[in-house]
Amino acid sequence: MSAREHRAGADARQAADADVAASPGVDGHDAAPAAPELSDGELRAAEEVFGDRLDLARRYVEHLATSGIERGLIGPREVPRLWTRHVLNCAVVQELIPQGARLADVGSGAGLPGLCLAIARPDLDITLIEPLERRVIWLDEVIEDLGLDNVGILRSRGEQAVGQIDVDVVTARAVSALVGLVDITLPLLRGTGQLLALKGRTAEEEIQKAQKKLDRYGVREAAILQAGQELLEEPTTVVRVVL
Ligand SMILES: C[S@@+](CC[C@H](N)C(=O)[O-])C[C@H]1O[C@@H](n2cnc3c(N)ncnc32)[C@H](O)[C@@H]1O
Repeated sequence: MSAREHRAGADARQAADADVAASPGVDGHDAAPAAPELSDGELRAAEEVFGDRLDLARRYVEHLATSGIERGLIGPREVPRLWTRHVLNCAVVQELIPQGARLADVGSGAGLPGLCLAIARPDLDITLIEPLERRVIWLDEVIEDLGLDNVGILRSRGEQAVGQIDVDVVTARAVSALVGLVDITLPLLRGTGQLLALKGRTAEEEIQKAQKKLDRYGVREAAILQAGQELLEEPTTVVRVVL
């Protein structure tokens, strides 16, 4: 089934948004800050990664900095570092993904990394897997506004999405430590493909803690890679797990 077929419908937008009232910045007192300007270094990296789709990336960052904050998908303090720490940090992972791959981004939240990859790589067929309704509604609105036709949404936990999608690559950022993440993500690959887990300094330790489980899944490779080395002051650390 293609990503498009998983698009959350207009119904989702009208659905009750139970937890939004508890979100930071939605009580009417915190005005959403304006979208941050790109520094020279960020602009160079963004031009390289997004090419002629840079305007889409800018529009996505505007959504993050406005409705994304108003509706509690991202904290207001993240605004000055939306490009470097979030959007570029995620988008550079595109260099590790084969042409034309079918990809699921598990625990997409505000579309990190899934929407960044959908903007950077129109050749990919992407499904954002996210269980929380208010996040799904926001993601759907952003996809609609940007006119992206290579990405859809599946409202589900990763574990419950097995059998509903057929993918070559699974991505995840800030969803769970690797030892838990493998159970949420590897079954989606149905025996072949790769998990790209965006991680920080704990990558090595997380692999060690997950090693027995990785062996049980018959993992062929678990390696730490750096993405965006040529573009970012701080490249993105990725744990690649190959089945
Ligand atoms: C801390 S947020 C990270 C969001 C985004 N990936 C990022 O880097 O900003 C974790 C997200 O994972 C989702 N999540 C948690 N457990 C999940 C599961 N088992 N399957 C899919 N998504 C899950 C949550 O709803 C939330 O949106």
